[in-house]
Amino acid sequence: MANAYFKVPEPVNEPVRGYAPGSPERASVKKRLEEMSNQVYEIPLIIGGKEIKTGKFGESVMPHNHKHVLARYHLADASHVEQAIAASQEAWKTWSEMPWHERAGVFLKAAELLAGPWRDTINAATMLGQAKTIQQAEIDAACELIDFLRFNVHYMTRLFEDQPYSPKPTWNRVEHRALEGFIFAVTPFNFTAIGGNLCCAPAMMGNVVLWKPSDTAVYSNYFVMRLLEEAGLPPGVINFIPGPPAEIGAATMARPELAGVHFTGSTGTFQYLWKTVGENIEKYHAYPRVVGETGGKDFVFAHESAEPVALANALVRGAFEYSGQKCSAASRAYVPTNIWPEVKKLLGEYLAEAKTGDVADFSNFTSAVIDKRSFDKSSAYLAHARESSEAEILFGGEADDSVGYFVQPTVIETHNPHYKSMVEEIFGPILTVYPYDPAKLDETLELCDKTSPYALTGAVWAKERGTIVKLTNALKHAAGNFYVNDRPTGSIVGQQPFGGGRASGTNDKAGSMLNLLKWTSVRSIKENFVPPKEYAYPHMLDS
Ligand SMILES: NC(=O)c1ccc[n+]([C@@H]2O[C@H](COP(=O)([O-])OP(=O)(O)OC[C@H]3O[C@@H](n4cnc5c(N)ncnc54)[C@H](O)[C@@H]3O)[C@@H](O)[C@H]2O)c1
Ligand SMILES: N[C@@H](CCC=O)C(=O)O
Repeated sequence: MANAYFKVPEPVNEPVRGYAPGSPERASVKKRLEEMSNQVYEIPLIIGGKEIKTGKFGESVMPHNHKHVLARYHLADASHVEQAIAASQEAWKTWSEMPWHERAGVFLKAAELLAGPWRDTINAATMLGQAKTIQQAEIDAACELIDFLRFNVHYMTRLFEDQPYSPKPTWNRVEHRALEGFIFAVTPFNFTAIGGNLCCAPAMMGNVVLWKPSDTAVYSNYFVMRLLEEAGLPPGVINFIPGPPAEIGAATMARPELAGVHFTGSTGTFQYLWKTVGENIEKYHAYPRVVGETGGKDFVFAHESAEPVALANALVRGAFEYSGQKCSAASRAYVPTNIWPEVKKLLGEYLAEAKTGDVADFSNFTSAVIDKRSFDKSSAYLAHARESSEAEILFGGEADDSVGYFVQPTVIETHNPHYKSMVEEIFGPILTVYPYDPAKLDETLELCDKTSPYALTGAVWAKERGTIVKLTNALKHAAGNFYVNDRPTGSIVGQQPFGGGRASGTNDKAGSMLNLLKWTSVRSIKENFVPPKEYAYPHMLDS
């Protein structure tokens, strides 16, 4: 084994490519989109590095053209969970003992492969399978996943560097051990990067993982799995088991080797997973770590001094990029009546230009929502607003699933701050605005704080510093990611560690040391160079 105190490369954020007309990156990704659109992949389970074909299939389709099948994926059942646990425990023996810098090398290599030869494939898969525009795929599947890999390797070394004080004649040390057992990574549809990170963060720390991807992201997540293999990930460290969520979840969480759950998705699912762990608590070899980042009802709160043009821009980007399917998306806004007419006019102008359609047409601003369930959910909110005397649809309001699951970016105005779409998470392209009297600032701030059980992201808009301080303090616990004069979306690894409180999750901040701490069990070691030879203490001596 090498004897050296290794340093990892200083991480920097992966630059976001522009894909402007005529650029080489645009031509290259368009070619890959075409190739992948013309192929139907067969996706196996990957357990212990082996492809497993079960003969029971799910389908990955294009949300923006739902008759177009991209892949047929084999479905795991409870017996494959057993196989995956056995494979992971075999891999644990060598992986958890492998020098940290060798493990780091796998993830640093994966980052470079993704930045280079794999970029088009994983971007194209995310565009086709999750209906992301090139901009949204690039910031997620390429840049954010690369950043998670590079920055987490760096944070891991900073954790290791933190060592205790050693008075003479002792030497105190702490070492970071992998958790005994396996981590269950349960991942959402909306960010390819989150799928990769929920597996890679624990694996980097020496753990082994069972990865249950979302049904609607199996396609891109499979290519991430292949990328990790290409980067040299040993068999069994991460096991890829798409399948019926309830069956896979129940079989996995019943096992004594469950060492942790790393989850991102809805609040309801997380609460179910947590309850199940609680019910099984006496079965486990150790207390499982439970980390979950969940839903939100993210707000934009404008003061009367807010600048209308920048605010309207932030509302369009913050609410409607990726059709509002970011957990961070602005879905309720509090806008004072002195600037609301101007902001409303601008919203109307921007939304009249912003097009919704196929991801292969790069002039589109956004595309379809992920599936029929999501389409129906957004449609129900639109129908409610159409019929309610408390709501008025200002822009958008149409939905059509004849080709793809298209829901137009929609702005609803309400004068009831507790109107349904001001309170509930929709996870679609619907923004509800509550215009308020600027003389009622304090009570409107309280409304904003108390209206929903969530606390994920929020943005305040104001000019004068004293006002910014007031808004920031009033909404202290209303968001784990808080923005001043910016939109509430678009956090960047290494810049704004991400996560929320209250019903939005355990706030363990993805892409930070705080998250990595969950995936390690620290051993304190005290060594005494000169142990005492006299058992008696001074107070016991004769005077
Ligand atoms: N806070 C964050 O960082 C963050 C990030 C992204 C998404 N989200 C949230 O995720 C949600 C959207 O994602 P989604 O629709 O994929 O969420 P979801 O809860 O429907 O699914 C998430 C994952 O849980 C799995 N799952 C569902 N039921 C299960 C069960 N009984 N047992 C085991 N696994 C089960 C799904 O198959 C999927 O893999 C939104 O609520 C959004 O706010 C939060
Ligand atoms: N980190 C992303 C949101 C991830 C959840 O969907 C953002 O800040 O927009």
